[in-house]
Amino acid sequence: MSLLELDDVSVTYRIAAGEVPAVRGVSLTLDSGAALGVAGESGSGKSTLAMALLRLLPRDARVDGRILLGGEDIAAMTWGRLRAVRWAEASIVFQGAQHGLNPVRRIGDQIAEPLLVHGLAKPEGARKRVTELLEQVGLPAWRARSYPHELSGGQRQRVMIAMALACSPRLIIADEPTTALDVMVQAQVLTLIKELVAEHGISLIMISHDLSVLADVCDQLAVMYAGRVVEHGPSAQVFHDPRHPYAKALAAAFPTVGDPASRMAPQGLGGDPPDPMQLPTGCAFHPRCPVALPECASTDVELWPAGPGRVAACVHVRAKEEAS
Ligand SMILES: Nc1ncnc2c1ncn2[C@@H]1O[C@H](COP(=O)(O)OP(=O)(O)OP(=O)(O)O)[C@@H](O)[C@H]1O
Repeated sequence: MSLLELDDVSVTYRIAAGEVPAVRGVSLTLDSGAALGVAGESGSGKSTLAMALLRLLPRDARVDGRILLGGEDIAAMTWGRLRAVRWAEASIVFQGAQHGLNPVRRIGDQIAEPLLVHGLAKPEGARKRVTELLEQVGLPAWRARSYPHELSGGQRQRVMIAMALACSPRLIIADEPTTALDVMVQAQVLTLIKELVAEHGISLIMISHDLSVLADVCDQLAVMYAGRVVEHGPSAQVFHDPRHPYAKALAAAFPTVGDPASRMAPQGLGGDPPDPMQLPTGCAFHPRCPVALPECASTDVELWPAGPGRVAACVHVRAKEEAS
């Protein structure tokens, strides 16, 4: 059984001006111990999808479709069950989350908090676990007594990872965990995440706009555009031989891990991602697509097989598949 199953998941925000279809019909699965990368430009719906996984969305968001964690329907969980699931079974590390550390509490107390709140340890046991966790994320035990302002950005992000690991979850969702860090520290934190996931058999969903970072850490990659998954498959293939024109542009924009150019827009693409409230007709990517055909303005192609274990939503992929 898959650890996580998303079946036709859509998320719509209701705002004064109307409805914002932020995520549209996403179906994905994640096996135990596997790492899935979700890539896409700003506004493609990555964070919305991540928050939907643990029901962390604001009240004005409507979720359609089904999200199963360990076979359990997230939507059907009581608040009590949901609280137990967060941290203990699945935890999330947000972009720039290190800024969310409480400035007036010692690091050790903050790492211990989820353990105490979930009743997983008594104070003495929690202190031992904090030492263990700090070592796992490459920080000396004495750092437990430090305050957040006494640490660097990279060290604070390590603390956030220690907090995410505290209750030994089966799944960690990391939303742009290294974006706020400089290139060297980014590489160190990525190596840490990779090692921890492999050592502890934790499943990972990592979100980034940088395909090279995801390809380095994850086995599978899903590329999102305007709320939809437009390509999905094994990382190496999606990164080195993308099939969807948008995935191609994204891969070309991030040729190597940690490249400073990783703040660039996808290469060769003009324009910006569409406003979800004014999505183009047909394929949402067609106005920016270098190989669009006239039918792309009216037809939104489903995901088609694009090689072993791979799918892509593009007329060209469909044409190739139909011809084979
Ligand atoms: N609370 C909200 N209310 C209304 N619209 C929202 C809300 N949060 C996000 N959106 C919209 O949903 C769409 C997807 O946003 P989301 O933050 O999920 O994208 P993203 O790919 O994670 O982007 P980024 O990389 O910039 O975080 C965007 O158009 C955004 O404006």
